[in-house]
Amino acid sequence: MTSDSQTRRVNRALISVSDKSGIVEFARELRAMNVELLSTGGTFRLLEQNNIEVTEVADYTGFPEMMDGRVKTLHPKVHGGILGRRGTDDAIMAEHGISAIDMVVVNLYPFEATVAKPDCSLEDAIENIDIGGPTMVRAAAKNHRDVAIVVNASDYSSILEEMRGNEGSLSQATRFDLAIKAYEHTAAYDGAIANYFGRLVPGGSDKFPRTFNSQFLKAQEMRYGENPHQDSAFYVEKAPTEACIATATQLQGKELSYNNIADTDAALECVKSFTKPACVIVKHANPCGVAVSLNGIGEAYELAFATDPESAFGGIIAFNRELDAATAKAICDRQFVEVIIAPSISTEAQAIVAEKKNVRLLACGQWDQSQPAFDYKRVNGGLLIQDRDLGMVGADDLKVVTKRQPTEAEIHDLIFTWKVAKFVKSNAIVYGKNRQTIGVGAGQMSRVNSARIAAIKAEHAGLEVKGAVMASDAFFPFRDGIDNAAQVGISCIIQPGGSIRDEEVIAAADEHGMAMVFTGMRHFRH
Ligand SMILES: NC(=O)c1ncn([C@@H]2O[C@H](COP(=O)(O)O)[C@@H](O)[C@H]2O)c1NC=O
Repeated sequence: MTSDSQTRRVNRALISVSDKSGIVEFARELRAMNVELLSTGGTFRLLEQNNIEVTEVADYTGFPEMMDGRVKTLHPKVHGGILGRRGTDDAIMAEHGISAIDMVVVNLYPFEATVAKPDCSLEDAIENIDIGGPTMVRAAAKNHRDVAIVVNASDYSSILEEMRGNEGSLSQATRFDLAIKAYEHTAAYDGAIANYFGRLVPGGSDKFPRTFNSQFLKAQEMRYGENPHQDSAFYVEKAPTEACIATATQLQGKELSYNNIADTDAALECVKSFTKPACVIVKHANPCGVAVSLNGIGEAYELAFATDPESAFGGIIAFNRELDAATAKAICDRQFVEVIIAPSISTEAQAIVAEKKNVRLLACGQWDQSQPAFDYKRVNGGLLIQDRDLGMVGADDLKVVTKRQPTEAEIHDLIFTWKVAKFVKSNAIVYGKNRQTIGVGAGQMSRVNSARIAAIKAEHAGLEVKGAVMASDAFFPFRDGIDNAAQVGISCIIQPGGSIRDEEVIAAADEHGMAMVFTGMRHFRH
């Protein structure tokens, strides 16, 4: 970082913006502080129409804009004015009639918005690669010792405020900060260009470009990572497409930890699967209790908690409806909870949770899951990228493979447990009855062991397995999983099917008088 702590007066600014929002007001205020303005064609005309005194760049350089705007500002009188080191290059600047440009205000051709249009041609995409803009942005950022670079309209007001309070000057700290923002901006811009065209070259494909360029903004640094000896930070997408952990507002409580963020994400994404009032309690990334109740989230919470009260201790609780006072009170009276998250929190509920000042309370807003997105998983030396698992079957997609058909009540429970199983680490087995989980077996290396664990958990919680349904996130490789399920009282099974021993597995279900449906879609979660 530069050690120069000097402020610099802004005497001359070059303004060249594609997105012209707020630019007239900004330019007017700069003029009020006696800043001389230079501007490119479209921006120049807009400022002039608004009676703002401004010189067109073409008049200053003596060169017209040409080639449909491909060359506007690419001229030594512009770049010398931006890059010239005050105190070092003054003589050469004077010799060539170069005026110092102290501020550059630029936003770039809208490349991402252009290529997002379904009918965007290759020619449109190419013409929307801004060349002169990033060149000025990078030059001004490099010379931030003398020049301020402004790439975000959201910075206009704070810049004006600082200049007003400092006789038209900006501090070194502000110029440095603006310079780094500028490089973040050009990095993202070039990343988007590389991603777009990287799909069209050998090694690229429609979805996966040859190199993968993405930018995340730091939201917070945590005290530590998954374990205390690991440092960690939370980076978020620039513009998340739906309400999620990254966009949630923390209303109270201790700072979110690394594990809190990961577990809250798991709970929230699971509860999003349900349209009726639902509650998901997560412990160590797995749902340990889930329930849906037509009587509201209060009852859903009671039922979810009852699945596994032991594990729910210190858990993360997510709802898909506003947190109300009665539910908040039930939670706070009963258990130690790390995080509660819901689309919104009523004022009364907030007041109740406030009595437990460490509880992290988050409001995330209402979600819309219509946008496709990617999931990333880091492995040593690489990054795995896949579509987010937004797949889900409905009752009509279920293929009954046994002699016995499931009853209507069983179908409701099959879909319910299937939705839960999608969010349980593989191998996942979920027992459920009346839209309440009654046993969850997660993360075992064999499916039959996950089933045994689900049964143990149900027994431990004093919940009756007889008449419950069972979901398995992937097919049963052997009939033993079915035999065990029958032994504990499971009456109906949902699973993807597709094993080479499906016949044997179906025969086992028939032998036990069970109903079994195939989804044709599996939901591994590692
Ligand atoms: N070619 C150039 O020399 C050049 N100089 C500035 N621009 C861009 O032209 C746009 C503003 O143009 P106008 O003021 O004509 O509406 C800005 O997005 C700016 O980044 C240029 N355009 C593209 O490269």
